[in-house]
Amino acid sequence: MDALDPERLAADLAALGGRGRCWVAYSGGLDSSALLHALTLAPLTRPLGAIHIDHGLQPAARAWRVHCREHCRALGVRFVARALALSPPPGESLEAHARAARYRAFGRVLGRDELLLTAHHLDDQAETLLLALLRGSGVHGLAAMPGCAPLGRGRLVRPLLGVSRSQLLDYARRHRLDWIDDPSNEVLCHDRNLLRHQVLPLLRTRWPAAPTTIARSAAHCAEAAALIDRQAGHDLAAVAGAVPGSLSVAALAGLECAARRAVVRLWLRRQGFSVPGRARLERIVTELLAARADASPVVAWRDCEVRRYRDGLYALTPLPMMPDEVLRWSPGAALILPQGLGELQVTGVEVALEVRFGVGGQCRPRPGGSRRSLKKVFQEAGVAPWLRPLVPLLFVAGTDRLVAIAGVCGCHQRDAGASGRLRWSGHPWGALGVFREICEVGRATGGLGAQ
Ligand SMILES: Nc1ncnc2c1ncn2[C@@H]1O[C@H](COP(=O)(O)OP(=O)(O)OP(=O)(O)O)[C@@H](O)[C@H]1O
Repeated sequence: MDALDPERLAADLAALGGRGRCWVAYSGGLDSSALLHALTLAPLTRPLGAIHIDHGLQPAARAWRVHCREHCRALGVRFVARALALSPPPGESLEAHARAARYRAFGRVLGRDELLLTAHHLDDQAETLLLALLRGSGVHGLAAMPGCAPLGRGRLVRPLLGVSRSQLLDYARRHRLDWIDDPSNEVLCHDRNLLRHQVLPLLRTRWPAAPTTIARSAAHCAEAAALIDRQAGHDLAAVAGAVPGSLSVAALAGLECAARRAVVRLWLRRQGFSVPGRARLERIVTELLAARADASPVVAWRDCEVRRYRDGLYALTPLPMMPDEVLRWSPGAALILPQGLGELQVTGVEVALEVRFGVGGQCRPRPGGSRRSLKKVFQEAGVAPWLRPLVPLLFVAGTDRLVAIAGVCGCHQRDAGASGRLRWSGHPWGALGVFREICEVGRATGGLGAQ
């Protein structure tokens, strides 16, 4: 039987259940050309399609897209192409950026119950484990690529992880396939290419089954990683903090170190953040946990900041800069805040308003109650010091009359000049449940003295 057997492919896919379209990630290279061809011969229970991503990085990119479209037409397969406009942020490699953008584009194409099939094979799996090993990864990294994982509304499936590159080449030659050779696959300054062209061939001269045995190690690591995650899932439930999505510092400190690290890794992954390297992870489970209650420690990396407030540990997308402008606001229209801080809407207020950030002052949160410093009000509302400079403070325009702290409370005072309701929506911390969506705008309390 062929290593790349259409009947077996169909059976493997049928075992996944469902009837949504099965999309091949079709670059036009040898591997995905062989996969697509084999699938056209397979008795599939799902309709077949092909997606090509045009990264626009090589002069020939347009010609590749045309090649893929023509081949799909000849095979009678539905074809979709997506062009990417890539601009990697400073510090991120073009390859990593292109890969992330590619998977985002795949994710957007996938409908509910649909599958995306990539042509990753046995040698790719061995290379992935070796790359992880050279980065010093633990079992999660050494598990390399899973055969099936969620992607967008569907799933990412790698049906060729048991098939070697030479078997794919045999298949392609036997069926006289026509594929594209991407010259960037030959460039030895890319780590993966160096492993592919020099390291693995050398290993195979001594250990001919090296790719197979290395890929087997990846499967052992995947099993170990799943067991660790299962235990970490139980621990995670036990150390959940009072605020949704946070962890309790005291409960986490009660776990032994390896369990703490496993919990933090799982906690970050479940929230869609990347897992930091060992040094940062160590700082989270030691420094952050040991910090004084009034300190504002932070451990930050590419897409995430882990911060502490009181007994809670929070994972957040990096906090925006504090807006330094005063925003004039005529009630009636919504006010779009800068830095992705969401939107304010006010009802019942007639006078012109102003929004400021990060200023001090005093507020009377309850009519007839005493005045308190903003710091005190924030403390009572449980707003962490690192969030406070980003909370919109509402003033009557051109005055120092503070009438509301968005998401927290109204400020009541005689001659407030404004009273109504303030809605703050669309800010990035909705899931934390720290801020109320609606709060009052200060109203006159009578006889208590202006602020
Ligand atoms: N431009 C593309 N359009 C559609 N599918 C692609 C494209 N590039 C790669 N793929 C899919 O991804 C598989 C792996 O490709 P490749 O080995 O070049 O990826 P990589 O850059 O190493 O990253 P990763 O392995 O994480 O996808 C291919 O077999 C193919 O199925």
